[in-house]
Amino acid sequence: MFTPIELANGIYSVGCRDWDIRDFHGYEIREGTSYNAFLVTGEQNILIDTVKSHFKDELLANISRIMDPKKIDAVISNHTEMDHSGSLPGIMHKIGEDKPLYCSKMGAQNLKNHFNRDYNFKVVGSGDTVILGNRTFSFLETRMLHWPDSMFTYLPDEKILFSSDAFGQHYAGDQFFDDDIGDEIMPHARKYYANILLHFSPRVQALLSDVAKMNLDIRMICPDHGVIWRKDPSRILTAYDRWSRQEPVNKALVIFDSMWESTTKMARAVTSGIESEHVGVRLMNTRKCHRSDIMTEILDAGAVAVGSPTLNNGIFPVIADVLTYIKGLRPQNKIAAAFGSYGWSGEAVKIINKEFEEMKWEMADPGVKVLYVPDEDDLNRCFELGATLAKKLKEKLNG
Ligand SMILES: Cc1cc2nc3c(=O)[nH]c(=O)nc-3n(C[C@H](O)[C@H](O)[C@H](O)COP(=O)(O)O)c2cc1C
Repeated sequence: MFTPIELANGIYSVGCRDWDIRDFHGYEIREGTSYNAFLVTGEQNILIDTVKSHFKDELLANISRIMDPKKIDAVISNHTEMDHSGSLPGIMHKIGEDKPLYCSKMGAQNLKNHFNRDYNFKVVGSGDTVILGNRTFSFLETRMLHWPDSMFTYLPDEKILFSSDAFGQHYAGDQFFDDDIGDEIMPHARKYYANILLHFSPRVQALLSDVAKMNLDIRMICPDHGVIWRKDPSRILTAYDRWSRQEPVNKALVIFDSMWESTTKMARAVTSGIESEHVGVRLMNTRKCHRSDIMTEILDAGAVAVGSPTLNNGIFPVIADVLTYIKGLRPQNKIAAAFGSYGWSGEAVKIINKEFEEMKWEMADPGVKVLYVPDEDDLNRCFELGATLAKKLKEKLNG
């Protein structure tokens, strides 16, 4: 339970922390997460977003510490995903199902599709402003950031942006604000961007430019997960600008798996080759590193080598898992190379190269295949593969 926290005069964070969650639709979380919901009190009392369904009673308990939940006059739903809407039916039941429910046009459709109920939807779109009691609420649709229904709610008088899933982090520590936690929050925000928003990077760029054009004065950003950005909201805006540009840095990843260690030996040789060119490198064994951590490192890596043994005329299943996940998030501007050991048919390198092509990654080399256990010459070829990858990255970075 959050003790409700007053963020500004009469505006409270009333959501919940989920300490136990470790897997968030395939994204590994190490420290839980929070489902943030916000109560704006005044002449009218407005709830912005809710929480996962099984935290409904905690949300109600938090609201009850401030006021009787039945006194909520309207709800704003910035996002339909169940971690923010799961408690909505329970909340609407409690406060009265005829109370206004503000959401985007797609939000109304998606809420119907989730809960099969026709609430008193008040559809709002970008630029709309609604005055509820003594407070003004403005809306900005953020379609596909990261669902079709997503929108932001902005309080112009208080200069607070309620940003739904954007600018969030899966973090449920003992801190509530960016200035309490300091730099430690940035890796969480980076992992969140890489795993939830990366494939919408062009839209993030467009959104940031819209926000700049609107000249919004943002004093505080309240995302639906993690800490509130109150000291320096521009910090997360700047980071989103950088991440969404997908500009590569002088860094490579070697991602691999192996049954009998031949591909492991190759991976180590590729890594040494990359290092020999003074490019920073991380060796990531897919059996030890979670796909969401690999994805986080891919965010800014300029070069990626992928290695897999051939198994049953295909690639190793864990490598297929990681490549499927990476492909869905559409990282761009990568130079790539494949390698792997095989016994007879040896399809793995060809299959990985096809994945690179589909992701529009530039191939540094056709790749290296080794029959069974690599000998010294084979390992030298792997070393050269790594060196070639690193050289091509440096050429690209140096223009
Ligand atoms: C269950 C199994 C299935 C395999 N299927 C193939 C195959 O279809 N084609 C092939 O070329 N090699 C196949 N191999 C051979 C491996 O690719 C070969 O042993 C390789 O050296 C393993 O590399 P690793 O040591 O990195 O695991 C198979 C090996 C195993 C254990």
